[in-house]
Amino acid sequence: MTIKKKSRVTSLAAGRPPTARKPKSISRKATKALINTHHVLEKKKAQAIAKGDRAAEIAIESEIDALGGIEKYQLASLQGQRLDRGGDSSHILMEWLNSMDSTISSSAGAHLKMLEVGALSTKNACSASGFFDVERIDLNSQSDGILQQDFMKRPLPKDDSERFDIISLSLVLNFVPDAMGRGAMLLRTLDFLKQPDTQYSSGLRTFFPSLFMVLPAPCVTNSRYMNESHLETIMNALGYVKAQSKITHKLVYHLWVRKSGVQCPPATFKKTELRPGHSRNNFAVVLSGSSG
Ligand SMILES: C[S@@+](CC[C@H](N)C(=O)[O-])C[C@H]1O[C@@H](n2cnc3c(N)ncnc32)[C@H](O)[C@@H]1O
Repeated sequence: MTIKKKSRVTSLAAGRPPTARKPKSISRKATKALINTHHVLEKKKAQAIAKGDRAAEIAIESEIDALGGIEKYQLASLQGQRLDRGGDSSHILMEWLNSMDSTISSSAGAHLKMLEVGALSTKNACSASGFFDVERIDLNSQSDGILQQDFMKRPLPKDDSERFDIISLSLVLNFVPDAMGRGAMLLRTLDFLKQPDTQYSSGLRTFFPSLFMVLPAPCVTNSRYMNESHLETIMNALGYVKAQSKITHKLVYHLWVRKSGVQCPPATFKKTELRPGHSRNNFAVVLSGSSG
Protein backbone atom coordinates (compact mmCIF):
# COMPACT_ATOMS: atom_id res chain seq x y z
CA MET A 1 0.00 0.00 0.00
CA THR A 2 1.26 3.47 -0.82
CA ILE A 3 0.17 6.68 0.77
CA LYS A 4 -1.25 9.04 -1.80
CA LYS A 5 0.34 12.45 -1.67
CA LYS A 6 -1.57 14.67 0.67
CA SER A 7 -4.24 16.55 -1.21
CA ARG A 8 -4.54 19.47 1.13
CA VAL A 9 -7.89 21.11 1.47
CA THR A 10 -7.22 24.55 0.12
CA SER A 11 -10.27 26.35 1.35
CA LEU A 12 -13.09 25.82 3.76
CA ALA A 13 -15.44 25.44 0.80
CA ALA A 14 -13.39 22.47 -0.45
CA GLY A 15 -13.93 20.66 2.83
CA ARG A 16 -17.66 21.20 2.86
CA PRO A 17 -20.26 18.86 1.38
CA PRO A 18 -21.45 20.22 -1.98
CA THR A 19 -25.04 20.50 -0.83
CA ALA A 20 -24.22 22.60 2.22
CA ARG A 21 -24.65 26.33 1.93
CA LYS A 22 -21.57 28.43 2.44
CA PRO A 23 -21.62 29.42 6.10
CA LYS A 24 -20.63 32.91 7.15
CA SER A 25 -17.05 33.09 8.35
CA ILE A 26 -16.63 33.76 12.07
CA SER A 27 -13.64 35.72 13.33
CA ARG A 28 -10.84 33.82 15.08
CA LYS A 29 -11.69 35.48 18.40
CA ALA A 30 -15.42 34.81 18.08
CA THR A 31 -14.71 31.18 17.09
CA LYS A 32 -12.63 30.64 20.22
CA ALA A 33 -15.17 32.37 22.46
CA LEU A 34 -18.05 30.34 21.04
CA ILE A 35 -16.22 27.03 21.48
CA ASN A 36 -15.19 27.90 25.04
CA THR A 37 -18.66 29.06 26.04
CA HIS A 38 -20.17 25.91 24.56
CA HIS A 39 -17.78 23.74 26.62
CA VAL A 40 -18.55 25.67 29.81
CA LEU A 41 -22.31 25.32 29.26
CA GLU A 42 -22.03 21.60 28.49
CA LYS A 43 -20.09 21.17 31.71
CA LYS A 44 -22.70 23.10 33.72
CA LYS A 45 -25.42 21.02 32.09
CA ALA A 46 -23.65 17.78 33.07
CA GLN A 47 -23.39 19.07 36.66
CA ALA A 48 -27.09 19.98 36.72
CA ILE A 49 -27.99 16.52 35.41
CA ALA A 50 -25.74 14.87 38.03
CA LYS A 51 -27.53 16.86 40.76
CA GLY A 52 -30.94 16.04 39.29
CA ASP A 53 -31.61 19.78 38.92
CA ARG A 54 -34.02 19.69 35.98
CA ALA A 55 -34.79 23.43 36.08
CA ALA A 56 -31.11 24.33 35.78
CA GLU A 57 -30.69 21.74 33.02
CA ILE A 58 -33.51 23.31 30.99
CA ALA A 59 -32.17 26.82 31.56
CA ILE A 60 -28.68 25.80 30.40
CA GLU A 61 -30.10 23.98 27.39
CA SER A 62 -31.86 27.13 26.29
CA GLU A 63 -28.59 29.07 26.69
CA ILE A 64 -26.91 26.49 24.43
CA ASP A 65 -29.76 26.82 21.92
CA ALA A 66 -29.49 30.61 22.02
CA LEU A 67 -25.82 30.27 21.06
CA GLY A 68 -26.85 28.25 18.01
CA GLY A 69 -26.59 24.79 19.57
CA ILE A 70 -24.20 22.09 18.42
CA GLU A 71 -24.53 23.23 14.77
CA LYS A 72 -22.97 26.62 15.50
CA TYR A 73 -20.33 24.92 17.65
CA GLN A 74 -19.46 22.55 14.81
CA LEU A 75 -19.34 25.46 12.36
CA ALA A 76 -16.89 27.21 14.68
CA SER A 77 -14.82 24.00 14.87
CA LEU A 78 -14.79 23.75 11.06
CA GLN A 79 -13.56 27.33 10.89
CA GLY A 80 -10.70 26.26 13.13
CA GLN A 81 -9.79 23.61 10.53
CA ARG A 82 -9.23 26.22 7.83
CA LEU A 83 -5.73 26.15 6.42
CA ASP A 84 -5.18 29.76 7.43
CA ARG A 85 -6.02 28.72 10.99
CA GLY A 86 -3.70 25.73 11.15
CA GLY A 87 -5.57 23.21 8.98
CA ASP A 88 -7.33 20.07 10.10
CA SER A 89 -5.52 18.13 12.80
CA SER A 90 -5.31 14.87 10.85
CA HIS A 91 -2.61 16.32 8.60
CA ILE A 92 -0.24 15.77 11.52
CA LEU A 93 -1.13 12.07 11.61
CA MET A 94 -0.51 11.86 7.87
CA GLU A 95 2.84 13.63 8.30
CA TRP A 96 3.86 10.99 10.83
CA LEU A 97 2.75 8.16 8.56
CA ASN A 98 4.36 9.73 5.50
CA SER A 99 7.66 9.82 7.39
CA MET A 100 7.38 6.01 7.37
CA ASP A 101 6.44 6.05 3.70
CA SER A 102 8.96 3.53 2.40
CA THR A 103 8.24 0.95 5.08
CA ILE A 104 4.51 1.36 4.69
CA SER A 105 4.74 1.19 0.91
CA SER A 106 6.29 -2.23 1.25
CA SER A 107 3.25 -3.39 3.20
CA ALA A 108 1.12 -3.92 0.10
CA GLY A 109 -2.25 -5.42 0.82
CA ALA A 110 -2.65 -3.84 4.22
CA HIS A 111 -6.20 -2.71 4.56
CA LEU A 112 -6.37 -0.31 7.44
CA LYS A 113 -9.63 0.74 9.02
CA MET A 114 -10.08 4.03 10.81
CA LEU A 115 -12.94 5.05 13.09
CA GLU A 116 -13.11 8.83 13.15
CA VAL A 117 -15.11 9.91 16.17
CA GLY A 118 -16.35 13.50 16.03
CA ALA A 119 -16.02 13.82 12.26
CA LEU A 120 -16.97 17.16 10.76
CA SER A 121 -15.81 16.57 7.21
CA THR A 122 -15.37 13.69 4.78
CA LYS A 123 -12.46 15.48 3.13
CA ASN A 124 -9.91 16.03 5.84
CA ALA A 125 -6.31 14.89 5.41
CA CYS A 126 -6.80 11.34 6.69
CA SER A 127 -9.81 10.82 4.40
CA ALA A 128 -8.10 12.43 1.41
CA SER A 129 -4.93 10.35 1.91
CA GLY A 130 -6.57 7.19 0.56
CA PHE A 131 -4.61 5.33 3.22
CA PHE A 132 -7.60 4.31 5.33
CA ASP A 133 -11.10 3.00 4.97
CA VAL A 134 -12.66 5.63 7.19
CA GLU A 135 -15.88 5.18 9.14
CA ARG A 136 -17.00 8.54 10.48
CA ILE A 137 -19.38 9.21 13.31
CA ASP A 138 -20.59 12.31 15.09
CA LEU A 139 -23.26 13.20 17.64
CA ASN A 140 -24.64 15.56 15.02
CA SER A 141 -23.84 14.51 11.46
CA GLN A 142 -23.11 17.38 9.08
CA SER A 143 -22.75 15.34 5.93
CA ASP A 144 -23.76 12.17 4.09
CA GLY A 145 -20.55 10.28 4.81
CA ILE A 146 -20.88 10.79 8.57
CA LEU A 147 -23.06 8.50 10.64
CA GLN A 148 -24.99 10.23 13.40
CA GLN A 149 -23.99 8.17 16.41
CA ASP A 150 -22.77 8.58 19.98
CA PHE A 151 -19.49 6.69 20.33
CA MET A 152 -20.45 5.85 23.90
CA LYS A 153 -23.57 4.09 22.62
CA ARG A 154 -22.12 2.52 19.49
CA PRO A 155 -22.90 -1.22 19.52
CA LEU A 156 -19.85 -3.23 20.55
CA PRO A 157 -18.05 -5.10 17.75
CA LYS A 158 -19.08 -8.73 17.34
CA ASP A 159 -15.62 -9.78 16.20
CA ASP A 160 -12.32 -8.46 14.87
CA SER A 161 -13.81 -7.75 11.45
CA GLU A 162 -15.75 -4.92 13.14
CA ARG A 163 -12.71 -3.55 14.98
CA PHE A 164 -10.40 -0.80 13.77
CA ASP A 165 -6.68 -0.35 13.22
CA ILE A 166 -6.88 3.24 14.37
CA ILE A 167 -9.36 5.48 16.16
CA SER A 168 -9.23 9.23 15.78
CA LEU A 169 -10.37 11.32 18.75
CA SER A 170 -9.49 14.78 17.59
CA LEU A 171 -10.79 17.49 19.91
CA VAL A 172 -13.43 15.08 21.18
CA LEU A 173 -12.18 14.05 24.65
CA ASN A 174 -12.22 17.68 25.77
CA PHE A 175 -15.80 17.95 24.47
CA VAL A 176 -16.88 15.39 27.11
CA PRO A 177 -18.00 17.56 30.01
CA ASP A 178 -16.79 15.49 32.98
CA ALA A 179 -13.64 13.67 34.04
CA MET A 180 -15.35 10.28 34.56
CA GLY A 181 -16.92 10.51 31.12
CA ARG A 182 -13.47 11.15 29.60
CA GLY A 183 -12.04 8.11 31.37
CA ALA A 184 -14.96 6.03 30.11
CA MET A 185 -14.36 7.27 26.57
CA LEU A 186 -10.67 6.31 26.70
CA LEU A 187 -11.55 2.87 28.08
CA ARG A 188 -14.13 2.40 25.35
CA THR A 189 -11.56 2.94 22.61
CA LEU A 190 -10.13 -0.45 23.62
CA ASP A 191 -13.37 -2.20 22.72
CA PHE A 192 -13.20 -0.91 19.15
CA LEU A 193 -9.49 -1.29 18.45
CA LYS A 194 -7.84 -4.46 17.23
CA GLN A 195 -5.91 -6.44 19.82
CA PRO A 196 -2.28 -5.56 20.60
CA ASP A 197 -1.11 -8.89 19.16
CA THR A 198 -2.70 -8.24 15.74
CA GLN A 199 -0.32 -9.32 13.00
CA TYR A 200 0.98 -6.35 11.03
CA SER A 201 4.02 -6.11 8.84
CA SER A 202 6.92 -4.72 10.83
CA GLY A 203 6.53 -1.16 9.48
CA LEU A 204 2.87 -0.94 10.33
CA ARG A 205 3.44 -2.55 13.73
CA THR A 206 5.17 0.67 14.82
CA PHE A 207 1.93 2.60 14.38
CA PHE A 208 -1.03 0.22 14.74
CA PRO A 209 -3.38 -0.52 16.38
CA SER A 210 -3.51 3.00 17.70
CA LEU A 211 -5.37 5.99 18.97
CA PHE A 212 -4.76 9.39 17.38
CA MET A 213 -5.74 11.93 19.98
CA VAL A 214 -5.75 15.70 19.76
CA LEU A 215 -6.48 18.03 22.66
CA PRO A 216 -6.30 21.78 23.15
CA ALA A 217 -2.76 22.31 24.46
CA PRO A 218 -3.86 23.89 27.77
CA CYS A 219 -5.58 20.59 28.73
CA VAL A 220 -2.06 19.24 29.19
CA THR A 221 0.08 22.35 29.69
CA ASN A 222 -2.08 24.32 32.11
CA SER A 223 -4.44 21.97 33.88
CA ARG A 224 -4.58 21.63 37.62
CA TYR A 225 -5.17 17.89 37.22
CA MET A 226 -3.29 16.88 34.08
CA ASN A 227 0.18 17.08 32.64
CA GLU A 228 2.03 15.16 29.95
CA SER A 229 3.47 12.56 32.28
CA HIS A 230 0.15 11.94 34.04
CA LEU A 231 -1.56 11.52 30.68
CA GLU A 232 1.12 9.04 29.68
CA THR A 233 0.69 7.11 32.95
CA ILE A 234 -3.06 6.82 32.33
CA MET A 235 -2.55 5.76 28.73
CA ASN A 236 0.12 3.22 29.74
CA ALA A 237 -2.30 1.71 32.25
CA LEU A 238 -4.72 1.20 29.35
CA GLY A 239 -2.02 -0.59 27.37
CA TYR A 240 -1.09 2.37 25.14
CA VAL A 241 2.45 3.50 24.47
CA LYS A 242 3.26 6.94 23.10
CA ALA A 243 4.62 6.58 19.56
CA GLN A 244 4.49 10.20 18.45
CA SER A 245 3.61 13.55 19.94
CA LYS A 246 3.68 17.17 18.93
CA ILE A 247 2.70 20.32 20.69
CA THR A 248 1.87 23.71 19.24
CA HIS A 249 0.70 26.76 21.14
CA LYS A 250 -2.88 25.68 20.44
CA LEU A 251 -2.99 21.89 20.24
CA VAL A 252 -1.31 18.76 21.51
CA TYR A 253 -1.25 15.72 19.23
CA HIS A 254 -0.49 12.17 20.30
CA LEU A 255 -0.34 8.83 18.59
CA TRP A 256 -0.86 6.11 21.20
CA VAL A 257 -0.11 2.59 20.03
CA ARG A 258 -1.89 -0.28 21.74
CA LYS A 259 0.91 -2.55 22.91
CA SER A 260 -0.54 -4.61 25.74
CA GLY A 261 -3.68 -5.44 27.66
CA VAL A 262 -5.06 -3.23 30.39
CA GLN A 263 -3.16 -3.42 33.69
CA CYS A 264 -4.63 -6.05 35.93
CA PRO A 265 -6.21 -5.15 38.30
CA PRO A 266 -7.14 -2.02 36.33
CA ALA A 267 -5.49 1.07 37.74
CA THR A 268 -7.63 3.76 39.30
CA PHE A 269 -6.90 7.41 38.56
CA LYS A 270 -8.57 10.06 40.67
CA LYS A 271 -8.71 13.79 40.19
CA THR A 272 -5.51 14.79 42.00
CA GLU A 273 -4.01 18.26 41.97
CA LEU A 274 -0.72 18.20 40.10
CA ARG A 275 -0.21 21.85 39.26
CA PRO A 276 -1.63 24.32 41.75
CA GLY A 277 -2.34 27.91 40.82
CA HIS A 278 -5.16 30.36 40.21
CA SER A 279 -4.89 30.56 36.46
CA ARG A 280 -5.22 26.81 35.82
CA ASN A 281 -8.02 25.00 34.04
CA ASN A 282 -9.71 21.89 35.45
CA PHE A 283 -9.26 19.41 32.63
CA ALA A 284 -9.04 15.93 34.18
CA VAL A 285 -9.50 12.26 33.36
CA VAL A 286 -10.78 9.88 35.99
CA LEU A 287 -10.53 6.13 35.56
CA SER A 288 -12.30 3.93 37.98
CA GLY A 289 -13.20 0.72 36.35
CA SER A 290 -12.34 -2.33 34.40
CA SER A 291 -11.98 -2.42 30.65
CA GLY A 292 -14.50 -3.92 28.29
C1 LIG B 1 -14.55 20.24 18.33
S1 LIG B 1 -15.41 19.12 17.31
C2 LIG B 1 -13.98 18.35 16.62
C3 LIG B 1 -14.14 18.02 15.20
C4 LIG B 1 -12.94 17.46 14.47
N1 LIG B 1 -12.67 16.10 14.90
C5 LIG B 1 -11.72 18.32 14.62
O1 LIG B 1 -10.66 17.81 15.00
O2 LIG B 1 -11.79 19.52 14.32
C6 LIG B 1 -15.95 17.86 18.41
C7 LIG B 1 -16.96 16.93 17.78
O3 LIG B 1 -16.99 15.73 18.54
C8 LIG B 1 -18.30 15.26 18.51
N2 LIG B 1 -18.49 14.33 19.63
C9 LIG B 1 -18.31 14.59 20.94
N3 LIG B 1 -18.60 13.49 21.68
C10 LIG B 1 -18.96 12.53 20.81
C11 LIG B 1 -19.40 11.18 20.97
N4 LIG B 1 -19.55 10.63 22.18
N5 LIG B 1 -19.70 10.47 19.86
C12 LIG B 1 -19.59 11.02 18.62
N6 LIG B 1 -19.18 12.30 18.42
C13 LIG B 1 -18.87 13.05 19.49
C14 LIG B 1 -19.14 16.53 18.62
O4 LIG B 1 -20.46 16.33 18.15
C15 LIG B 1 -18.35 17.50 17.75
O5 LIG B 1 -18.83 17.55 16.43
